[in-house]
Parts: sequence; structure tokens; C-alpha cells
Amino acid sequence: ALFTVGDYLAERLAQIGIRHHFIVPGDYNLILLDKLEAHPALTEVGCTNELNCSLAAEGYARACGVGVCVVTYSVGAFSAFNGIGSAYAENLPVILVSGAPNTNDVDQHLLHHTLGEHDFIYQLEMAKRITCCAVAIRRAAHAPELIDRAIRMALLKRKPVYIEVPTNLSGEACAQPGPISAVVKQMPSDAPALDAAVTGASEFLRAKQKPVILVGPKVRRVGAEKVLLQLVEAIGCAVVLQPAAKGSFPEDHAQFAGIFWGQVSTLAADTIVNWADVLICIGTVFTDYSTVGWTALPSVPQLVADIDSVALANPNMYFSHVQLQDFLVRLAEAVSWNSCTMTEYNRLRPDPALGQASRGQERLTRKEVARQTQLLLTPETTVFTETGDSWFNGIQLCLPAGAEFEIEMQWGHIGWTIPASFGYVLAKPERRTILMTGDGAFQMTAQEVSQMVRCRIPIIILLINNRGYTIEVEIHDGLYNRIQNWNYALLVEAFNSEEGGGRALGLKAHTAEQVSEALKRAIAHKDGPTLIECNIHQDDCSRELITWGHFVAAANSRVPAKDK
Ligand SMILES: C/C(NCc1cnc(C)nc1N)=C(/S)[C@H](O)COP(=O)(O)OP(=O)(O)O
Ligand SMILES: [Mg+2]
Repeated sequence: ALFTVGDYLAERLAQIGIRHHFIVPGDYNLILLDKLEAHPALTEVGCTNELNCSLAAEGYARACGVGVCVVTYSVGAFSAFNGIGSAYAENLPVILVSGAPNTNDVDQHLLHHTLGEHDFIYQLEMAKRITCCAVAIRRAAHAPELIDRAIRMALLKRKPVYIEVPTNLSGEACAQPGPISAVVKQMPSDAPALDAAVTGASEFLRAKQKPVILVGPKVRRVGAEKVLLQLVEAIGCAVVLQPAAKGSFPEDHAQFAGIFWGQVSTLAADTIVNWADVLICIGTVFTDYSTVGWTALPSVPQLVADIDSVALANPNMYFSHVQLQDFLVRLAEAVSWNSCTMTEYNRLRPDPALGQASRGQERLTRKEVARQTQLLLTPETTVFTETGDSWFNGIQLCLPAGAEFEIEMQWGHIGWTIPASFGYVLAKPERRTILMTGDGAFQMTAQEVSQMVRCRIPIIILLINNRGYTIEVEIHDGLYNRIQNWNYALLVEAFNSEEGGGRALGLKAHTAEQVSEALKRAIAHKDGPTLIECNIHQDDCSRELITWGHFVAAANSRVPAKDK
């Protein structure tokens, strides 16, 4: 049979480890979808809309390192751009493939699913702004070079890419692909830079007494968790995590000293950070949200190890092209033991707060839901926490060894957990996946529960119904933070169809007793998702959210600088 452009793309996707591709069909991508579906290693997964399609690919990339979503031109791609923004912000290689108009029509005719003008490059130009590489195939002969370039850049930069395929090229003859090693080969560190960075860093640290390691969200993105552990155990110092890095270091490790989040830190992490005389920042990202409105920007000198660079505070030096993995391994060999901050932290470590169980019939509280969620956690559990008070409830969880934690703190798209967990579970079906989401968030992407039913995915959705946008209320309230209340339990059961698929189970809980009953049923329900609507009072939110909200509101309301 003829080997085509669509076959080339299918083969490359399979070769980089893709086993599921997320799609919404449209007349510009149907031939391409046929070619992808024809590949034995690829399984097509339909999504209810392109926002969810791109977020499902983002969640898939969290589980297996790369994801792909295939949409139609403009009406599809514009919605998918939001999930691509998340992939960019979260350093995830997601490949956005968009169908496009027939090449014969370009600059000749006006076409549907376009802006209705003789302009066929606007989408490519938009994609360039939110990806590390955007290509549009205009002739079949160019397909191999363009496809390989885009995929290679996605894997090298850990950022999304864009590939535009006109509807009449997918089925055109195309060269066969050469070895995938040429596409996936990583760039090794520059040897002199690596040597100098390690020497400089170990001298810099030798001159310090109280080192603390601060782990950021990028460590997991380059798979550096194991070499991080080597460095941690070579120094012996206290280790704290940024909130978006939760899950990338074992919380049962003796050196774990909590989540550092300024005034809303856990386990007194901020006290040891404030005592340190040097912070070893590994894969860290300091934003208004992660620094509690800039009130928790560390002020001590830092050694900053990023994805492919190292920066020292003294001497003030910068080393580019030093891969994080290489640097951590070499630094672990070079550093000397210094457990002084660990000794000090062990004196500061707060006693474990034993959540008091509420009595069965009392009105349900946020704390009680968090307490019962904690009891659910096992080494096989993955927790997705949504932007909202769920962030603060999730961050407080103590993860047993092996438990995984996903959060989208940089992009912060409410509703992300539903499609992202759907994508994630397709790549990691063996894990028990639990979502902590809010009523406002759920209303953004609820349709994707329908695909969990269709694919019989037993995700447990803990929907905290506090009647509105509570984070926003705590930052700055107004009528706009009120939303229409839904019958969430009834809604998910509307996705059950006689024509097949699994079954969604919708449960309501108003008391502690009802939550524990519902959780027992959720764990037993394997043939599809279970949504447990946890009804709590609208003012019942974490004190951390209130504290954090005050500082973020203050940061948001700074008057313009004079010279602007
Ligand atoms: C509206 C908005 N943020 C603005 C926003 C608006 N649109 C998108 C896509 N993402 C966003 N973060 C946020 S955090 C709501 O409080 C979320 O409400 P909910 O899901 O109900 O959670 P809480 O009640 O715990 O806050
Ligand atoms: Mg809410």
C-alpha cells in the first residue's frame, strides 16, 4: 500500500511512545484520522470538545512524557490553544496537529472554518506564539523534515509544538521515516561548562553553613527525581518543595521538611527556609502565586539549577547548556556532607496534626473531606488538585511513598483536572486516580466525564460544592463570583447511555457519614467514574486560602509605577 504523509506522522508518534491520540474530527482532518487509526500502535480517543481534547493530551503527557491532540482548522484549533498554553506553561511536550484547507484553495477561494478572508497563515502565526516550533506542511515532499523537526523540538525543549496538515496532503505519497534515534537524541551537557559549574557550585556551598534544597516543578519534567535524591542524600540537608513540585520528592523521606509556600507553607517549611544561609533551587519557578503575592521571595543567596543551565550567586556566574540531570549527578559526587539544617529542622518539625473526625451527622466540612481523602491515599494513588481551595486542601495531604500528585499551578485553568486526569489514566490505567475539584471548575469541563463513562475509567471525582468561586471571593468578592448551582450527581448520570459504555455513579454528601459511605461505593465502582458532591458551607474554606488571597489581592492592586 502507498506510504503517505499521514502514515509518516502516525509512525513517528508511535515511535516516541504515543499509544493514544486525542481527537475531535472535522472535515479538514478526516483523512489524517484514518491514517492514524490505521496504525496498529495508536488508539484514537474522541473528546467532547477541543479544549478538553488539548487538556487530555496535556494530562497524557504528564503520565508518559508526550501527548498529541488532532483537531480541525480554526474552530477546533482555537479552543485547543488553551490546553497548549497549559502545556507551554507547565513544560509539557504536547503536539497539536490541525487539519487545514486544501492547498488548491489557498489564496484562491474563501473557505469555511476560516475568518472568511484570503488569509491562511493566521493560525500558524498564532501557534508560533504558544509553541517552541510551529510548521505548516504545504507539499507532501516537505512532510518528513517538518514533522521530524517539530517532534524533535518538543522533546528537546519540553514544550508544545504545532503541525498543520492540509486535508489533501494526508493521503499523498511520502518517504518512509529513518531511525527515530535521530529525532529523540538528547543534547549532552557541554563538558567544560559542566565541570566549571560543578566546581563553582561546590566551592560556593563549602563557604556556607546552612544549606536548604528547594525543589521546583521542573525537576519532574526532565525526569530528574532519582538524581535529585542522590544529591539530597549526599548533602544531608533539609529539603522543601514548591507547591507545584508536590509529588516529585518522597514525603516519607527523613529529609522532607514540607511544602515551602511562604505564610501558607506546610510542616513549618518556611521556618527552615528563613534560617538557611543558602538555597539550592532546583527546577524552581517563582511567581506571584508561588510566592504568596511576592511576600515569600527568598532573600538568601541561591544556587539555581534549571533544566539546562546553572547560576551561582557568588561569584555571580551563569553556565548555559548544563543539563539538570548531569549537574545533579556530578554535584552529588563533589559536595561535602552538611546536615546542619536537618538537625535544626528536626527541632522545629511540628507534631502531626491528627484531623479530628467529625461526628457522623454533623454538617460536612472542608476539613472532614480532606481528612477522609487522606485516608484514601495508597502508593498506587494519584491525586489531581484543581485551581481553587482544592489547591490548599491538596497541598496539605501527606503523600505515602509512591503516591503521585498532579497540579497545574502555572496555567491555572479551572476544570483542568477532568480532561487532564482522563488523559493521564489512559496512560497509567493501573493507578487509582482521585480528583479534588470545585463546583465552578467542574462547570467548565464537565462534558469529559462522558468520555470517562465511554472508556469505563473509574476516576473518583471529589467535587467540593461551596456554592461559587470561593478563591475569587477571598481575593476580591462581587456578584460575579456566584454561579448557578447544578445537581452534579444527577448530571453525571445523564452521561449513562443504554447503547453501551460504562456507568457514571453520582452521589451527594452532606455529612461525614455520607462521605465515607460514598467513598466506599466509589472504590467498589470500577465500571466508570464516581462523582461525590461534597456540600459544604460557602464560607468554609482553608485559612491558608484566606491568608494567601489577602497577599495576592494586595499584589494585584499595586498602583502603576510612576514611570510607566
Ligand atoms: C473563577 C476562578 N478563577 C479564574 C479563572 C477563570 N477561567 C479559567 C479558565 N480559569 C480560571 N482560573 C476560580 S479560581 C474559582 O474560584 C474556582 O471556583 P471553584 O472551582 O468553585 O473552586 P473554589 O470555590 O474552591 O474557588
Ligand atoms: Mg467553589
